[in-house]
Amino acid sequence: MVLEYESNIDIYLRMRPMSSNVAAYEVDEEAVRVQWLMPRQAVLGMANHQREHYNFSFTGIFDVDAKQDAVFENVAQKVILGALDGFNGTIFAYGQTGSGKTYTITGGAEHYVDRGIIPRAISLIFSELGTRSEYTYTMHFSYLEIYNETGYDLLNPDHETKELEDLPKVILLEDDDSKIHLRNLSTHLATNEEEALNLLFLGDTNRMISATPMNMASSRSHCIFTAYVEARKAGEDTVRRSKLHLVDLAGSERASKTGIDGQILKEAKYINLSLHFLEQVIIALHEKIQGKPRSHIPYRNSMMTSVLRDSLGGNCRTVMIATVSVAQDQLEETISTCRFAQRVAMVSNQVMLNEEVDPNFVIKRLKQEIKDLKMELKLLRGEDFDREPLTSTELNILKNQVTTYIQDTSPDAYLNCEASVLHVRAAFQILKDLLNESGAALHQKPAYGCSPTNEISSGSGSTLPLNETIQSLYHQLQQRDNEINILVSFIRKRESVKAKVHAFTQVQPQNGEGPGQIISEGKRSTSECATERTEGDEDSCTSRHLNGNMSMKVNKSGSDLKCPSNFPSDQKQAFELLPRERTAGSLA
Ligand SMILES: Nc1ncnc2c1ncn2[C@@H]1O[C@H](COP(=O)(O)OP(=O)(O)OP(=O)(O)O)[C@@H](O)[C@H]1O
Repeated sequence: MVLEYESNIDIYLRMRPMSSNVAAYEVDEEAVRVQWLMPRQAVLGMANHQREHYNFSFTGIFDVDAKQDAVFENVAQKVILGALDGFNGTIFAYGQTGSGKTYTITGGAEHYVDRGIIPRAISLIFSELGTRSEYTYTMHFSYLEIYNETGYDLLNPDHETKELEDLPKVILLEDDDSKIHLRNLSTHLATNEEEALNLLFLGDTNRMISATPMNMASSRSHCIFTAYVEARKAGEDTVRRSKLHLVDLAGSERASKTGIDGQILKEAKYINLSLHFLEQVIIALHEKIQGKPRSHIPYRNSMMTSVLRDSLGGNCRTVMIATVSVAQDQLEETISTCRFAQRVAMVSNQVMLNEEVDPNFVIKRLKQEIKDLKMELKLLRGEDFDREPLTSTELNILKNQVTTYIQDTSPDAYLNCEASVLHVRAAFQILKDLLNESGAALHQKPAYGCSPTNEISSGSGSTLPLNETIQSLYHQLQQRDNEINILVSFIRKRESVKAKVHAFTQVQPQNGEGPGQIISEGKRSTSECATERTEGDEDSCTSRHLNGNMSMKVNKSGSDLKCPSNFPSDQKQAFELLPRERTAGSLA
């Protein structure tokens, strides 16, 4: 695995379908380029000398008919898997109000197939964790909303009962290493997909929404859903900690266009201001890459750029989805979004594996080692032998320790008890009692005399290796199967033979001979004998050995029957019916 690499921010374009008033545009799939046609007369009442064609390149383009699963697989999957490997990841949607940011990041509410990147990411994370058994993963989630430059915890349980102003504000703190910490933003452990989805739904319910003239269900806040991944390999002191930010930014359109005032105008100003600061950060990073002397990147100007500091020019694999409308009257905003994306694409990040030695694990391990060594020393000095038997309290503690040990399925499970001979003996006794209680009695020989050494008792009392015994049982099973087949088909055939016998009795003996004879040949046992009907020969039936050529034939012309001399008595009886029935002149 590459531990560190440079990566520009990938930019994807997603177009929201419109039923009418669609702008003229062309997508060049090979060059991954879009061309927008802006007719000159589009700028109302003004003579203009604007260009008519606007071309923009992207990492990938999703035209109006692109489905959610395609967007997820192409844009999000690699970032999410990277986060599980220990690399930070950010996916953010940027675009004007109503262009499909929330649809892309969270998804549509009506159909399951419409679910967006966050619920799909949760599914992928937990299904992937099931396949990564060498690591122990711990997943926490948080959901931050930035509204009017103030942060709110969307997973705060007081959201339902309190006004927004009364909720604790999320506060930014910066440490000496310029790392950002968020006070009052809760993180929640989720051990499975359902728990994580419940957190998402809770956050979405709490999300601040307010209607604007432009979009009745518009959200004018930035929302950041974050997954905190912690991965630890059994027996190692290192830990990988990475973050995955899934970001739904507020609408990027200019306030003047939306025709809003009052509170909503205030919101729009804040939104525009924070998106303006986002642009400033991008421009500063761009200039830095071009070698222009610029020491300061203005992250601190807004809460959103502070929180996403690592995602923009830092240690993170970042992907931007520029969402645009294809409506003719939105073309200006669409082109503005595409322009912004081009600048973002120039930003280069330094992606690193976030692995570090965890001092807590080292301390824990060293403490345990000291404890074990002390116990060993005690045992070697013989200090253990002259002590009193374990008290009932000690036994209870030990029982709890053994139970905890049994229930801990992690590869690090450790029986944390005192290492004395008395404790070890008592621990084994407790283990035995627990097994007996649960009905898994070790001392009983299970079916087929299976012993813990992988040997199976044969009927004669001697033991066979497991493989041989399985082979032998399999062979026996096959033999029984064959015998059953023979018997079933014999029963069927008997009915058929009766019919044939009946036909035979209808044929007059020729040259004064008696009825048909039974001719014997070959030697086979019942179990080897199989019966089959000869296709397409209505008047004949053949009973033959699996390996031999014994046959019995009844036909109108020859009217003879053949069977082996040792043909088992019950089968032979069927053929013996023949003279008797003939004599009697009737068939049963
Ligand atoms: N690709 C798409 N396919 C089908 N419907 C879409 C698509 N994109 C968006 N929509 C629909 O368009 C409407 C607006 O989308 P959405 O709410 O995601 O916009 P937005 O950019 O998040 O807006 P805001 O900035 O107000 O949050 C929704 O009804 C959504 O279902």
